[in-house]
Amino acid sequence: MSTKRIAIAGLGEIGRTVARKLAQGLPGLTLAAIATRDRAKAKAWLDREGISCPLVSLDELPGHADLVVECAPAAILDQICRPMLTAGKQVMVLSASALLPRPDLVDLARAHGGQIIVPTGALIGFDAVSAAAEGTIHSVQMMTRKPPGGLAGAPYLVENGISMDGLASALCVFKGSARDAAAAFPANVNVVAALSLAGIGPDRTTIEIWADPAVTRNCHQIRVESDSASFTMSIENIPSENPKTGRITALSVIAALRKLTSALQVGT
Ligand SMILES: NC(=O)C1=CN([C@@H]2O[C@H](COP(=O)(O)OP(=O)(O)OC[C@H]3O[C@@H](n4cnc5c(N)ncnc54)[C@H](O)[C@@H]3O)[C@@H](O)[C@H]2O)C=CC1
Ligand SMILES: O=C([O-])CC(=O)C(=O)O
Repeated sequence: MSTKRIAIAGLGEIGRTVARKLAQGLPGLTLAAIATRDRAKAKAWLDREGISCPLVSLDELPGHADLVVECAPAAILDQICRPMLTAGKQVMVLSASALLPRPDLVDLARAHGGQIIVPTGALIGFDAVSAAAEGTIHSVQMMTRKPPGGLAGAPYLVENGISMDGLASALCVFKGSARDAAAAFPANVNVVAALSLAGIGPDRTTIEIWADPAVTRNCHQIRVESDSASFTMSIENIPSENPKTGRITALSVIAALRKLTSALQVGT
């Protein structure tokens, strides 16, 4: 059986977990390359883990891989996607917030026979949302509640002088569309960007974002009304070492990678 070559762009919280799993072995998949900002640091980590893998630049990725897992800062989405998609290859995009204002990347994939895959990531239920979207969805509403440290430093908070320091009670810091939320909190609510792409798009999907000192997890609640079903889903994510990123995110990537070659696929 031929193997699919997987590369990782960004060796942070998600990238390290995915690299470790690929190195341990996923059926039909190989860890083919890693692109990272700090090669010396990456090399030291790979040596400690006993993983052997070429470290390459972003523009070398198409020569090494059939699919790149993008788990890097949102600002370099284009540098990762453009060469891969132009080469007719696949990119699994985690920085979903950065994808919303870039429909041209989807056009590029279409033009060259490439593909952008957005995994469920830190969220839940894209199977039901995309099934409902085959009918008519009336509304998708989301509420996110995070510990203040999971939101600190977001551009919207900085620009509006909203401090997370010493917050004593829950504070609603944002209410609006998924599109506006993704621009305001690009590293904090990729989840709503991805949800909007699964359902009724970034302008009709709405979100409230709360900073809540009483919670220790990244909590998301979703309410969908459609002509086939109404459903409510919620997830309480244990933050990883990166407080903005839930532990389940990397596991979602691994599950999505596993599905690429598995003989039995379960779920939409
Ligand atoms: N879709 C989803 O459900 C979720 C998406 N995310 C997003 O996924 C992305 C990755 O998240 P984490 O792994 O937690 O972030 P992280 O900050 O732990 O890791 C990002 C890594 O990218 C590296 N990097 C920086 N510049 C680079 C360059 N020019 N080339 C290659 N690598 C570079 C950094 O050194 C760092 O190691 C972020 O954009 C984050 O917002 C995070 C959680 C959930
Ligand atoms: O969407 C994100 O960027 C991360 C998030 O909310 C989570 O991990 O729960």
